[in-house]
Amino acid sequence: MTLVQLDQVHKSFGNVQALQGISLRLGPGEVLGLFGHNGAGKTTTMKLILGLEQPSQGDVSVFGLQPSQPHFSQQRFSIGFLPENVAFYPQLTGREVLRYFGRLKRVSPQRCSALLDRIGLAHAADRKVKTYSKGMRQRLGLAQALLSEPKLLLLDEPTVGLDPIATQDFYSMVDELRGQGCGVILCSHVLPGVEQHIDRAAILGNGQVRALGSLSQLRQQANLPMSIRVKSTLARNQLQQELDSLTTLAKGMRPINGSTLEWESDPSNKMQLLRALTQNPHIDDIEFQQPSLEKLYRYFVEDHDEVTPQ
Ligand SMILES: Nc1ncnc2c1ncn2[C@@H]1O[C@H](COP(=O)(O)OP(=O)(O)OP(=O)(O)O)[C@@H](O)[C@H]1O
Repeated sequence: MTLVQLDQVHKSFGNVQALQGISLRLGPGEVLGLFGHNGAGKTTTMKLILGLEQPSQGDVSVFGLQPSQPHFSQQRFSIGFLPENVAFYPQLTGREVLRYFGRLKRVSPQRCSALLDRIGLAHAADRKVKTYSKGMRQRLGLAQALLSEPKLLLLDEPTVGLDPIATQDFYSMVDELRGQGCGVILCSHVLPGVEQHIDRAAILGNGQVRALGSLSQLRQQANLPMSIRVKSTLARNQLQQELDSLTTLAKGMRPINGSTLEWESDPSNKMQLLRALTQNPHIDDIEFQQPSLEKLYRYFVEDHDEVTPQ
């Protein structure tokens, strides 16, 4: 079953070609990370999925229907959306805000209270929203998105304004929803920490999909080197000499601090390097790092093609 399908979608606003032939698919219980520079087309993609905009060309299908058509209104109850800059009536309390949206989504006041508890706002539920911190407003936004137990959840920059613990809690909630079969599209500029919570990443650049796949598929496609860090009690010069023989396997040796050196190597050399390094009695620790999502993003969007920031 497919929740969302975009086939060769183009979207223009006057002379601006916001999307130029993008194709994407999302299934139940899947989290798709949608990444791209400012103006890449992420919000436009979300708006097309929500039916707030119509494609200039191509097909958008959500739950098998066109979301911009009037007969889609019933399906809207199964979609949760957290917009980028979430804003609420400042004079209302958190509970009042949620009950207001709850009535629109035909959700009981009991579910609103349960959600306030779940997102950690029960203690502030009867305070006016104008007294909330940015993170608290963001949590309320998330509660609003979860009101109708969505089958499809669209999150635009959901962790902006959240502290590290709130960010972790947020991602645990996304993991939980995924486990319950909810499909999630997550747009973010904050890449660290996202990797382990997404199944696939779509990297947009100038309205086109530059890369799409699981992180291991993107790593294979980019073929970027992995990094190897070696820690030793030896002085840096001595350690460099000891490891000189490995230069056929790893390149660009550079010191990280007094006791640690780092190189880059083709991922296929990993086991050979590991065997050689573990035989050296002066080495205390070895760390291999696959190219991070940020490095992949840079490769596909910045290094690999010219992108005009907007
Ligand atoms: N209603 C509109 N009218 C005219 N141009 C628009 C409109 N909406 C979006 N655009 C343009 O379409 C392009 C894509 O915008 P979009 O908001 O989708 O980007 P984004 O990837 O979400 O960016 P950001 O990360 O900055 O939020 C931009 O050039 C933007 O200026």
